[in-house]
Amino acid sequence: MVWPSVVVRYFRRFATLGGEDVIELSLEKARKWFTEEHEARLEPLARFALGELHNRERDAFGKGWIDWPVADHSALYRDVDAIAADFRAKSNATVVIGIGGSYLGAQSALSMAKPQFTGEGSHEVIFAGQQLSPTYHAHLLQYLDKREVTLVVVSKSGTTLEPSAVFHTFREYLEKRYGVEEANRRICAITDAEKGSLRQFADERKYVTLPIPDDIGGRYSVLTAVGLLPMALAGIDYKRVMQGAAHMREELAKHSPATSPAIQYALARHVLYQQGFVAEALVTYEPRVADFAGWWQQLFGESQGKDGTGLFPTMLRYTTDLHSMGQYVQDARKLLVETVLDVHFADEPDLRVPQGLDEKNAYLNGVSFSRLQEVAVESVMVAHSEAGVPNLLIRAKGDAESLYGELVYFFEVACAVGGYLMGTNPFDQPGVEAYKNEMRSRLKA
Ligand SMILES: O=P(O)(O)OC[C@H]1O[C@](O)(CO)[C@@H](O)[C@@H]1O
Repeated sequence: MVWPSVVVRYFRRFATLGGEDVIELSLEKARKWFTEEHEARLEPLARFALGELHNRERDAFGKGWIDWPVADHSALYRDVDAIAADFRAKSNATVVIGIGGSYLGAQSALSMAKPQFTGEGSHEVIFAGQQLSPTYHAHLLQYLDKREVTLVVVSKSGTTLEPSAVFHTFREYLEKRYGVEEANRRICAITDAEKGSLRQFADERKYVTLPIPDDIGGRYSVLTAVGLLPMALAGIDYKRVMQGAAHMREELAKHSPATSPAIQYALARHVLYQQGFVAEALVTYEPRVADFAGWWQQLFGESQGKDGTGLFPTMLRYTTDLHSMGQYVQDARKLLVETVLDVHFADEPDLRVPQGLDEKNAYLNGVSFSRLQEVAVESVMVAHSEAGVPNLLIRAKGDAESLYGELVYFFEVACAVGGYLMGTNPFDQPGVEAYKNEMRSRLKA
């Protein structure tokens, strides 16, 4: 395969894990818009933004995630393992209730960090409270009658409407089904260590609890108990995920802004936004990675969409969406930047199209699916970029669990630095309050 030349390359060898993980960024198909001259001119700004990230005097309330992967978490791991073992023994389905950062990270980890369709393990992890659908939740409750159930409620504030409404509904279901005392033993609350109404409620009921650190906001919290307990329940080796994040932290620390793929990605998006592009689609080709784009969307949307500025983060699942949105991307007004997140897992199996196809399909005879994917990535990038859609490419290859942690940390750094490039605080989200206040006042009226 002729791979686009790698302009910024991050490479790491997992000596201890015996594997090899690679994450590389190619800017080639965006070079028309984000030039070497931009890179050179904006180098001082990138340096400043990176400095702001590590300036602990500034926005300290949101920066707990930076050193989190290398802190000692033995006590947390012990608690996570004990709760996961207990819940797996007591039940064959755990409902995890949460929304936003209390949901998207866990969902993306469960999709990406383990293979699909294995049929292994009988323990289901089912998400709820990530919307208000009566149909979804009523059908789920009916389904739970056939399962042994435990519940995890995740809310940092403890007052978010969706998880509160759903948690108390499902709690009541558990209490009726198992009695209050047994129900209390089947519920875990992941919330603030000290404050908030969920913390108070959980302490009164003597639920097992896990803390969400004060200085880690919801969208940066997937590597805390928020993501780790669902991962453990689903049988994911979350310690490898954490090792991946720790190694990415270590690797990025070795780079200057000019060679760091995370900073170059942040800078490229910044320059493209300034040139009038208004939206960025994270393009995935691997179904296991599609939910990761949902986590990425909240990360960038809440961190950078403020003060009347910021690229609108959206997602495209190729090749599926090429058959619905490909026309728009190719031909419509040029608003969009595509960032292709091309992920390959170390244990990736391959398939071949059989021989002997009819004349019109003969060019597919014996071709491997990996080759088809590869050609799709290359061809779409060429067609779209030549039509005026800048294409950034992040290619990642490696062990699914460690790669998940690496990618989380990579994008968290890029996002926070991108916020500082724009002069915004990447750790607050004042804009989410307006509709909430409106809802509350209508419901209280
Ligand atoms: O964990 P909580 O407090 O329920 O918040 C859930 C999500 O809601 C938001 O506060 C937005 O409304 C997000 O920032 C957060 O991830």
